[in-house]
Order: sequence, then C-alpha cells, then structure tokens
Amino acid sequence: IWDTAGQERFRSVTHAYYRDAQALLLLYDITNKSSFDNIRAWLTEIHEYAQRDVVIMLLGNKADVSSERMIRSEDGEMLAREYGVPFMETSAKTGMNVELAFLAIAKELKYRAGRQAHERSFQIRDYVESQKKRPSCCSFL
Ligand SMILES: Nc1nc2c(ncn2[C@@H]2O[C@H](COP(=O)(O)OP(=O)(O)OP(=O)(O)O)[C@@H](O)[C@H]2O)c(=O)[nH]1
Repeated sequence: IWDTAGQERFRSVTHAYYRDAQALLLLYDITNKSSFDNIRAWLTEIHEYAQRDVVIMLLGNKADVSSERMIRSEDGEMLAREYGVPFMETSAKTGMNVELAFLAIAKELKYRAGRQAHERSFQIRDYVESQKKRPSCCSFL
C-alpha cells in the first residue's frame, strides 16, 4: 500500500507510484472543497496513466468533523455515480468504514483473480452500499 502525496507539485512523481497499482483509493476531505474539486483532475489523470482495469474507490474522509462539513454526502455520491465507482464516507479518526474500504477492494481483486464461469458475480458497488455506515449528524463521538 502506497500513500502518495496529494499536492499538485508532486504530480509528476506520483505517476510512478500508481501506474502498476491494482486498486486506487481516492480521498477527499469533506471539510475542504478544493480537495473535492481536485478529484475530477485525479480521475482524468488516472484514466491516462493507471492500468485500464484498476479498481477505483472514492472516499470522503473526516466524516467525524460534521460541524465543518463543506461537501454533502450526496455530492460525493453523485460524483461517484458519474464515474461509476463505489463511494463512502470514512473517518481515519473513528475508523468508520476504513476496514470496509480495504475489504471491498480485496474481495473485488480476489473475485477477479479466481473468477469461474459459473460463479455469481461480485459487485463491489452493491457490496459497499449494503455494508457502509453513514455518519449520524448529531451523535457525540
Ligand atoms: N478529524 C479527523 N482528522 C483527520 C482525519 N484524517 C486525517 N486527519 C487529520 O488531517 C491532517 C492531514 O492528514 P494527512 O494524513 O497528513 O493528510 P494527507 O492527505 O495524507 O496529506 P499529504 O500527505 O500532505 O498528501 C492530520 O492532522 C490528520 O490528523 C479524519 O478522518 N478525521
């Protein structure tokens, strides 16, 4: 697992990190609009440099900081739908959906590696939708 630098000025270096990656987690910060706006640029770039069949997941992180939220969950969902990628909000602080993000990707890659003709297909987006937790607006963490 590589954690690449998100800033624009490192962009030329990051290609080398994800060029051969099997999966990419794209994170934005729900309290920072520019991080959300940057996701489109990342998706365009990934399209150009990453493996054609790379598994992509969009994550809206810092879901625990509801008081400073700038990006609605629905906006993340809409962007994810537009690009056909699974989406959920996460919190590195509370751990919400963190394990699920990695588990869903692992399941997708495992499914692809061992796919048999008769096997029922695994749909990562359906799996994520059925398993993900949604941040509650008013609970104290
Ligand atoms: N409350 C809260 N803070 C977080 C969360 N995730 C990260 N942070 C904080 O946000 C700040 C930035 O986190 P980083 O992990 O350095 O962010 P990054 O995007 O990897 O930054 P670069 O390495 O510069 O690309 C740190 O102070 C973290 O403690 C989260 O889910 N909730």
